[in-house]
Order: sequence, then structure tokens, then C-alpha cells
Amino acid sequence: MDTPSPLGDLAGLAFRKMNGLGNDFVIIDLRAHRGMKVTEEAARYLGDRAGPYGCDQIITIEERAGEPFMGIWNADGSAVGACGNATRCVGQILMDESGEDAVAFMTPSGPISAERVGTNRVVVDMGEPRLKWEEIPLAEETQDTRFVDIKLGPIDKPVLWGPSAVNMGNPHCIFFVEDADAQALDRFGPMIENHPMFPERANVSVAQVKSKYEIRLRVWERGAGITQACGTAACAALVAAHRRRLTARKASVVLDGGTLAIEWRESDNHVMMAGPVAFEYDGILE
Ligand SMILES: N[C@H](CCC[C@H](N)C(=O)O)C(=O)O
Repeated sequence: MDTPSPLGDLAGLAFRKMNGLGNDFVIIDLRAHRGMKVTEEAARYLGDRAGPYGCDQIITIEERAGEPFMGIWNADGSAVGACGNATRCVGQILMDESGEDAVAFMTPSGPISAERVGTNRVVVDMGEPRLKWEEIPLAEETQDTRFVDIKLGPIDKPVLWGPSAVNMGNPHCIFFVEDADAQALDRFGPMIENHPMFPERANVSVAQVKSKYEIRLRVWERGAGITQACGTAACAALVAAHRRRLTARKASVVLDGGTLAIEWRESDNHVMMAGPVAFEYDGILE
């Protein structure tokens, strides 16, 4: 008897592979397939780079209450609240469909609006940062989330400590360092991702402030590991850097895969993120 496909009822559906600065996604449009679900098993299978697909996140476009809704799963199968680079890709898909240059849709962490700002370039309003310890969330009451006291054993203590914490619809822990490229992020990234201080785990970044208008950033993503880019981490790093008076409210964030333009708008406290989107290919899930 054939073993059932890990894709379950997703088998046979069309998908689109896209990326934002190399942070890549399998995007499945479920609007005509109501009731179909991405299981943890299906997400892990689609995220597995040793398998036929491979991506950092699995994204769905669904319809909820008559509005487009974007679902997000990490390659480890965990469902999460926000994904900046994928939000630009979904925005582009919806704007190409409507022929409009702006679109709004819902995500697990709240409403998002996107606008075309050039060929294959989209700006997204990522909403307001959440900065209280219980919004990150942190396991202990922390008066000032600009400096989080992460308790590590002496042997495990990485070179860095006293990180900032910001939630952009997902939890981020940002270490400010002299040289972002000199950090053993692959070693301490998973330690911090899974540290008891973060009851919902965390995305872990090392940020090097090059000037008031530029941050070099590398990211160990919760549930995905080191990625080429992470849009929500870029937003979180800019917010954290400005809170520490290290940068202006608007800066370029230079990731391994390229640069995002981030602005933490003073007028409405929203964080804007502008960057490219890239189409890779269309396929059928088998
Ligand atoms: N790559 C995504 C972040 C995915 C977040 C996910 N790793 C999480 O667990 O929050 C981005 O561009 O924002």
C-alpha cells in the first residue's frame, strides 16, 4: 500500500516559488480550496532542502471574512505571526491580480498594507512594534526591553550580551556588536532561539551599526536557521537601534542577500519596509 503523501490534501495544488533578497518561500493559493490546511508535516516537507522543494517559509493566500489572508509556517513546521519578505511577495501577487498599485490584507499578527514602488519593488506597512516585555514575550518582567538580561552559563556565554527585544508580529532578539560578520551566529543563534527567556522562542540577530543611516545585519531565524534576509528582523533591528539612539528613524539594513529600506515613522509609530521581490518559478505540488 502506498505511504500517504506528507502533503495530504495539498497534493496536486499549484504553488509559486518566490523570494525577497534570497529569503525564499513556497506560496500556495488556497482561496479556491477552502478548508484545505497546511499541516506541520506538510510544512516540514516543503521546507526541507533535502527534499523536492526546500524554502525558509511556507506561505498561503487564503480568504477569511471576504478578505485575503496570508498564512505563514517556518521550515520546521511552526506556524508564525509575521514574515516581512513574504509580505512583499504576497502583496505583489495580489496587486498583479487586481492591476492596482496598493493592496491590504490580513496576517496572523494583524493587517498589512503593501504598495508597488517600482518594478519588482514593494513597500509594506508592517504596523507598530510591540516593545513591552509581555508583548515580546519574555519569561521575566523586564522594565527596559532595550537591554534584556539573558542568563547563560559561563562556558556558553557568547561574546555578546545585553540584547534588545522587539516584537514585529514575531519575537526578535537583537545583539549589537562591533563586527556582525565575526560572530558565531550558527553556534549561539539556536541557544538564544530556544532560551527559556523566550517562551515563544525568538529570531536572533547580530547588528553592526555602520552609521546613523546604515545597519549590517545577520539573522538566525526561529524555525529556519540562518537565512539570506529577514524583513521583520530588519524592522526590529532599526527600532532597537533607534531606541538606543544609535541610528536615525530611517536606515538601510544590509543583509547577506541585499538591502532593505526601513523607516520607523514618527507620525503614526508604524514601521515601513521597502525592498525587492523575485519570482522563481511556478509548479505543482506532488
Ligand atoms: N523571514 C521572515 C521572518 C520569518 C519569521 C519566522 N522565522 C519566525 O519564526 O518569526 C521575514 O522576512 O520577516
